Amino acid sequence: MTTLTLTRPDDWHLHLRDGAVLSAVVPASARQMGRAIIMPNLKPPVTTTEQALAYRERILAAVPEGLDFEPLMTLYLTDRTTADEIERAHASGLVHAVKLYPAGATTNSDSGVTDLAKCDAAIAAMARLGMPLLVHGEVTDAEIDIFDREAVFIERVMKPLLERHPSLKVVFEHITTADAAAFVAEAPGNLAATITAHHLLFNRNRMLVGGIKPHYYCLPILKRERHRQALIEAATSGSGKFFLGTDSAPHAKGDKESACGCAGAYTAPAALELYATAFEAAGALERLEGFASHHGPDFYGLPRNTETVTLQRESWTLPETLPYVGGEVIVPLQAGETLDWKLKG
Ligand SMILES: NC(=O)N[C@@H](CC(=O)O)C(=O)O
Ligand SMILES: [Zn+2]
Ligand SMILES: [Zn+2]
Repeated sequence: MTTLTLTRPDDWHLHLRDGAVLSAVVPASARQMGRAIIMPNLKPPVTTTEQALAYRERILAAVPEGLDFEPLMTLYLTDRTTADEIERAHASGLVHAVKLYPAGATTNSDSGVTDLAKCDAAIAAMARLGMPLLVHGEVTDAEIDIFDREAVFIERVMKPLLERHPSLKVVFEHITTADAAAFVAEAPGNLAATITAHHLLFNRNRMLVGGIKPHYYCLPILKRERHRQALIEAATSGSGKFFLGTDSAPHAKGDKESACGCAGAYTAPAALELYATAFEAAGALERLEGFASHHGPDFYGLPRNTETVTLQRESWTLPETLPYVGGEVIVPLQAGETLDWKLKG
């Protein structure tokens, strides 16, 4: 196979940051994706509909001329989010989901939820309105090993949440374990999951063998090979419960290559190429379109895109760095390495 044409994909989990960073990173996603669910973990976080709509305008202003890219906005759930705010968000027609960050679990999650019981009214409103709750699924308990935090989250938080709100639509974001893949596959249709390209391509050896590679450090952290294989199985299964979410998370080179490096992999510039590589290695390229372009909109109740994109079999090398802000640069995942697929146009 030398070309692969598919319905234009969407990215159901994307970080674009704000301010001057937008013009550095929005074009990369707009070139590949039709729409993207925009993560609200800014400083300060996007907690109101008004903030989400203003942020949306700033993103749209950074979309290059001639490209059609629709940011699907989200709110950042806090202990103080009200049912009224959820109603306002839903009524806007532009805010499509609400994000749960357990306080302290990941980048910019300090204002996150300390106890889900405090959000009960907001979550009940979401269940009533059919608005999905997007979940960073890791516990923050200092006693729990970082490699076990997702599996423990299923027992301690995800199961009780779904029992209390059985009709709530939930997306288990960026799943990284066989435990999460199995839990989602066996759950009713209101639970789905996004999977990143990097968790499909790499296990933790890639980050830790032969020297520590900070650009592979993200949260949830890369796991052992058995888990990567379970994710591949889920993504290529054809199940509508699994869909594309890059979790592309830009941080300046200096913030990654540091004694205390930030979590996040910048994958947006070659997102589709990275997914194609993973699907081809699994002998499942024909399943890429469902995962990348159909399952996400179907779950969110949005129309599928009508345009197409074409991947071409062509060797090319990812740049070592890309321009970021204020003279800084950013390192894309797999910088300086050769990929076998390239998006045309
Ligand atoms: N995935 C990451 O490692 N980082 C994300 C936050 C997140 O999605 O958890 C970021 O905002 O940098
Ligand atoms: Zn996260
Ligand atoms: Zn993320």
